[in-house]
Amino acid sequence: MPRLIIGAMVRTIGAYPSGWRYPGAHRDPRGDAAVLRRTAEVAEQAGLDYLFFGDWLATGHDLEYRDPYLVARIDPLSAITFLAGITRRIGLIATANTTYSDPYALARATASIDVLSGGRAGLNLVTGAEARAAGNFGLDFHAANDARYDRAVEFDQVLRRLWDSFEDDAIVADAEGGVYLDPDKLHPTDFHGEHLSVTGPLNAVRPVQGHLPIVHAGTSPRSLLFAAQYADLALVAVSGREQASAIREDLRALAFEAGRDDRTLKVIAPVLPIVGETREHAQQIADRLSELIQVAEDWPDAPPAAFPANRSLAHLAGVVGVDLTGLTPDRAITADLVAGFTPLGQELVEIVTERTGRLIGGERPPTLRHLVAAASVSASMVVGSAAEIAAEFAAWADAEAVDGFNVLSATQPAQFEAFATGVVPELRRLGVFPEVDDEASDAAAGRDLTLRERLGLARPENVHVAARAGDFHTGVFQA
Ligand SMILES: Cc1cc2nc3c(=O)[nH]c(=O)nc-3n(C[C@H](O)[C@H](O)[C@H](O)COP(=O)(O)O)c2cc1C
Repeated sequence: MPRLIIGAMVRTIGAYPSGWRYPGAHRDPRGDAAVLRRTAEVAEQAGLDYLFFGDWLATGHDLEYRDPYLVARIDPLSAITFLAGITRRIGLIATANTTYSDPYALARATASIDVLSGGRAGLNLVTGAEARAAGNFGLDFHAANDARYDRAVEFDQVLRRLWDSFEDDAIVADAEGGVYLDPDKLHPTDFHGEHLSVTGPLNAVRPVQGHLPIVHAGTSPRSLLFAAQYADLALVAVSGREQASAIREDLRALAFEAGRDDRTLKVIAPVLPIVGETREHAQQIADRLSELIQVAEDWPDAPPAAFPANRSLAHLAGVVGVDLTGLTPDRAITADLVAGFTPLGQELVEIVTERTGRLIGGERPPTLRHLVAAASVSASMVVGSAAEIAAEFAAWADAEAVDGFNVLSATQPAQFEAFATGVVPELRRLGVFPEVDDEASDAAAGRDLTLRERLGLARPENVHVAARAGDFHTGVFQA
């Protein structure tokens, strides 16, 4: 069975919308340093491949209910810089937004972090879905999908070109001879495209990994094409195994069409496991998380204006096709009520039963709040014991549905630690994840592996070296 790539998608206050309310959970971002430190320690001990940090370039009261982690969080480059100094082996991936970032500044920061971390940095390039970001970067509007991706394509090219400014041996540092730099091995960037123009060269040495591994996350057709053409890891949103298989096949076909070895594109799915000592225990945790979800009808008058529309009984009524007027969120669901539900509504009831163990007509029947929670939390969840969750991951690996998972934790630190110390050993037992010492270090070279090496990706050759070898033409780059 192929080896899974397993990374943690770090959300310091938890990835489930009500995770921060869970007893004992970390909830104040002013204390993030301690949680990041602890997460990194546990992740490194477990041998995870990387820690992944998403990003969001604006904030507002509405996010409190939609996704509280977006309200205020550590900047991802700062997070991985901090972690580079206190970890040794684990990969560190930060998200950057190509619509608003400056490529020179980003190439410089990321090349620096790659050097500081010994080749463990990675970069998730996204084009952004938050329109308010425009105002924060001096722009009048958030560009449309096509324009964002046109800029993203240039961004990827210019980043690589900047990282190739110095050939690997450009700094001679010959103290005796008094020669510091071989000027023939320092190259201008000279990128002049429609969206970006950079002269270069970059004032940072070439990253240890040559180019940082590039992740791309998105959902639109342009996003899939971008991932297929330029990314090493495609982070996709999937609702289940079959959809993942289909997307992976599509992405690999697109990569092949783009002239790539399609095996170099790894498809990664986000997943939110709820880990318990037994399945019943995991269901109790999922149940409590659902009960901590606020819905619009919890406010006696009206919810805050920023409250998301889909977190309400009114919205649920549309999904299940039954008038819920006058019912309270904690009203138990009865067989009579469900009889009138749409197939989608009935499916929601089944999802709630699977996640929480609550049965209609049982001692603790599901409530309308459980249904709102299931309908409004889009993350793909697996609820069970460590062995059950590992078996589910292995089934995905066996079906070649994904190359790996970005694991979200509902609460920090408890659910992350339950995954790292419980599920990861089970994945090893099933043979889908390597032993720490087998993959984390290169004994022959006497050093730890770079993130690229861990992910099974080759180190890209410098474009200027390739040109000298006659592989292809270089010179002034016109996008
Ligand atoms: C699993 C996943 C995680 C993502 N994480 C982020 C993120 O942290 N920050 C961000 O700006 N965009 C993120 N995105 C991408 C945005 O959703 C994307 O930029 C936006 O949807 C616009 O691109 P699209 O229309 O091509 O999907 C993520 C996408 C997926 C599928």
